[in-house]
Amino acid sequence: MKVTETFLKGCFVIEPKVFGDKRGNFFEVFSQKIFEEKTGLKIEFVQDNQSISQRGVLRGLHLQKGKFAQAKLVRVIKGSVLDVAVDVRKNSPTYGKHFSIELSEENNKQLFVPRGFLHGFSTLEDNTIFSYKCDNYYHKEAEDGVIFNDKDLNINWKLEKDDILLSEKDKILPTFLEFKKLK
Ligand SMILES: Cc1cn([C@H]2C[C@H](O)[C@@H](COP(=O)(O)OP(=O)(O)O[C@H]3O[C@@H](C)C(=O)[C@@H](O)[C@H]3O)O2)c(=O)[nH]c1=O
Repeated sequence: MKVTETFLKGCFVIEPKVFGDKRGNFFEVFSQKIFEEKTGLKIEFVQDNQSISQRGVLRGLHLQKGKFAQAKLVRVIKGSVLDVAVDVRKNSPTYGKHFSIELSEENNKQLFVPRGFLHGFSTLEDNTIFSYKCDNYYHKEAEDGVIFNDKDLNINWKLEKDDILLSEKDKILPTFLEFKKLK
């Protein structure tokens, strides 16, 4: 398992070692021991989530506030996404900066998104299965976010504008400026 820290401190790309043979392949999706050794973090995941999305679906940018904050370990089981993590940790030298990476059933890459980050993804293929572990439980009242096309964040979601499909909730998320003011 290869673990590489991104330019955003505490945000890691994880590439499992895949063992292929004539039957197919095998890999460890998650090992607490290796994760802790290679990241230096102590994380206890308590909830596993899965979603299916059609091409063009964009989920995000989301976080849970305060004591309900969640770190997430995200991956794609089928299809592909462009996954995006935005650093909104107070006093972080990379505040407002984002990291994006393609996660797919082919590359098996995972992204570890720490607490204090906005997270979202755009779906690049139909019937994409997205799966993630969280280190804190879902808490509806703590949900917050930023609109995906915020001009200050300036994220390239690798989708045509007309292809993007959002939830009603995600259509009315605040701008990054508004989000910052509310803090
Ligand atoms: C996230 C979540 C949703 N739900 C419910 C609420 C709602 O009725 C339905 C769909 O929820 P949403 O529209 O919020 O799902 P979605 O837009 O996929 O939300 C997710 O987006 C990605 C980008 C993330 O980072 C996640 O943390 C989460 O916020 O599922 C749960 O029961 N538990 C959960 O943990």
